[in-house]
Amino acid sequence: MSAKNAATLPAKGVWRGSLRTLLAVVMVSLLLAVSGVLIAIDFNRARNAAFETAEGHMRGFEERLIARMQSLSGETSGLVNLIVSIANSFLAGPDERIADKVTILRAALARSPQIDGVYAGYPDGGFFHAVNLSSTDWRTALNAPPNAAMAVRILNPNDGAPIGHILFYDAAGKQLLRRTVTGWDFDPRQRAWYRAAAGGSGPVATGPYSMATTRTLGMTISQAHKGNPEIVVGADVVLDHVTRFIASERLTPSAVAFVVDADKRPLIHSDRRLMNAIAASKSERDFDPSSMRDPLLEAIRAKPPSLDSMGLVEADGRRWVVLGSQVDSAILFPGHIAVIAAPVDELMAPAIRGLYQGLAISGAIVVLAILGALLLAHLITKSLHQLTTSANRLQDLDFRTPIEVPTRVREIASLGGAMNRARDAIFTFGLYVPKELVRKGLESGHFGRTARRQDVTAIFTDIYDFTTISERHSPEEVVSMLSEYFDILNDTVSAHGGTIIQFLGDSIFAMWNAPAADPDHAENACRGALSMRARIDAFNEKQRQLGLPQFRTRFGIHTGTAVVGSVGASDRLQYTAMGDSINVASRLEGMNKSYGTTILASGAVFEQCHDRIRFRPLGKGQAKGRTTELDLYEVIGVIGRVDEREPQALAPRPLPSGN
Ligand SMILES: Nc1ncnc2c1ncn2[C@@H]1O[C@H](COP(=O)(O)OP(=O)(O)OP(=O)(O)O)[C@@H](O)[C@H]1O
Ligand SMILES: [Mg+2]
Repeated sequence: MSAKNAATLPAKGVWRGSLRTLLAVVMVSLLLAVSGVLIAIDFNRARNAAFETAEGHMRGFEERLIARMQSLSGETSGLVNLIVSIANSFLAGPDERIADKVTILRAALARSPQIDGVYAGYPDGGFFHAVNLSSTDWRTALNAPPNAAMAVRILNPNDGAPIGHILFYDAAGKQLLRRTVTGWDFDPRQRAWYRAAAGGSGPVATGPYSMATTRTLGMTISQAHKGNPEIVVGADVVLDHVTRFIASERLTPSAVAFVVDADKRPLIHSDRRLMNAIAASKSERDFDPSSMRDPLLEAIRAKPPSLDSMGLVEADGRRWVVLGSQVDSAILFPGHIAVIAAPVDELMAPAIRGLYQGLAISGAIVVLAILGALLLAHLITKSLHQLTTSANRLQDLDFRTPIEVPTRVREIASLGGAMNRARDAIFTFGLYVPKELVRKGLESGHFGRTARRQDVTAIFTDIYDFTTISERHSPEEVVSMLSEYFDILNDTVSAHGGTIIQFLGDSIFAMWNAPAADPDHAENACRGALSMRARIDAFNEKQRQLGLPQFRTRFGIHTGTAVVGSVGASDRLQYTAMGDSINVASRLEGMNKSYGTTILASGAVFEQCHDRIRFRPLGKGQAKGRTTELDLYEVIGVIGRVDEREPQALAPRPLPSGN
């Protein structure tokens, strides 16, 4: 692998993508990690908060439900107990002391809308029943007058021919209407509430059952009168009050609340459909709750949660949070359990919404981060690309363009400054070393002492009587003229694919086919020499006009094998070529003096390109220090062109690609 390639590939195991991608990947990864952790923490917090909130709501709701049930039970049993204890008016028959009974009951019923009615059953089958007409069921059942607030139903056994009446009262207790009822077939002594309490002392609860008249589901608290244990006072509690309460508060859209009795049979349910099923079932002797086919109810009955602690049950393909609490010491609901259940997915909905919001916000942040990373990376990589372009220009030994890297990143700015200093250093260095040589060294990666045998074409030039010129002009003038002159030679040699290897006083040593390969090196060397001669003619014409000396120049060209490479001390190398072929080119340059020629080439050069370059044969000649003779040729011009003496730069044959 060449040094150039090795220098561009990153070391193994590091990032191989662009910086822009790297920055984006790093920033996005960091943001994803951070936002992921934050979202997870936030979601966890939100979930815990959701559960805590749910638990708080459920407990609060449960407490209110139980308090409602307890007050229901307490108020009802309290009222019954009051009547049996002090209301002697109830010791009188059903149609006696009615006004006293109405006075006691009117306020009580107005105060406790959940009490559907209060009544007394007599051992002779008589019956007194005060009804709260806030219930539409009763209004309809009794066909109550519009402003009636309370109705009193009286059944007088009348020695086997029972007579019934209904009296309607307004809210102030004024009697509005008295209606006789016939055919009323009702015997309180057959009712469960009577049988359960008659002869006893304490309150008893019966039910739930569908009320005889309104068919609504209710329960009864009844108690024997202290003055006559065969007279039983009872009060009906319509459970609809509890159902409406538990249906009024929905923790979540699908949350449910219900009450099961000590045998885990549902008594009250927030779901109206199930409540109707419960009500309908109360007339059945052995009601089987599973007939309600409610998966949640079944799941909770199968795995009742421990009381007062949050439990989880699976039902209907959902997970439910369940809280069950004992209703406690209520006469009406002994051993009953109030259960609240809410689906986890709904409880978690706020947390999940928060999660999605968090994900959306994080997504937006990640997108912004990507854009920011790309922008940042663009800012950085743009500068780095500019630096890379500058470095490539340096690698191509193009020192003309200063390295300007507009950047806000201090490190990059200092890198640009360092590269500018390196550019200046290399530029200075480049003044002393043929660019092509450095280029080839970069490509081949061979910089140390290297030497190899190959064919090359060498040109040596020399200025006539430069010593005399130097004698007649100040060193500053000589250097200035020589610099301009060498610029001409250097540009022209490079333009024809050659490389000036050395400047030797007033002469140069240029080479073709090394360090840059060139299959037409002999031809291009001749073209280069012709072009240099043309441009030196123009230079000399200018010198003449300025009254300055002319740099008449001799060229010697030879092609052959030489050892080419870097020689010298380990820290001070000189790239050059050595061998007989190079000496011949140098001798040919000097032999121009005796042949009166300008560009003298060897037979080897002629052999390489006599079909493209015009030569004038000069016969054989002996170079100083050599034993063998050389075939000598003057290089006249390019075949197919007018005389080359006209000052025109010859367009070099395009070098083969790959140089
Ligand atoms: N290899 C070299 N390295 C450095 N300077 C050199 C080298 N060869 C010659 N010079 C210098 O270049 C100048 C010209 O030398 P050169 O031998 O070309 O004589 P000249 O006056 O130009 O006559 P001629 O017409 O023979 O070239 C001299 O001042 C000489 O010191
Ligand atoms: Mg000279």
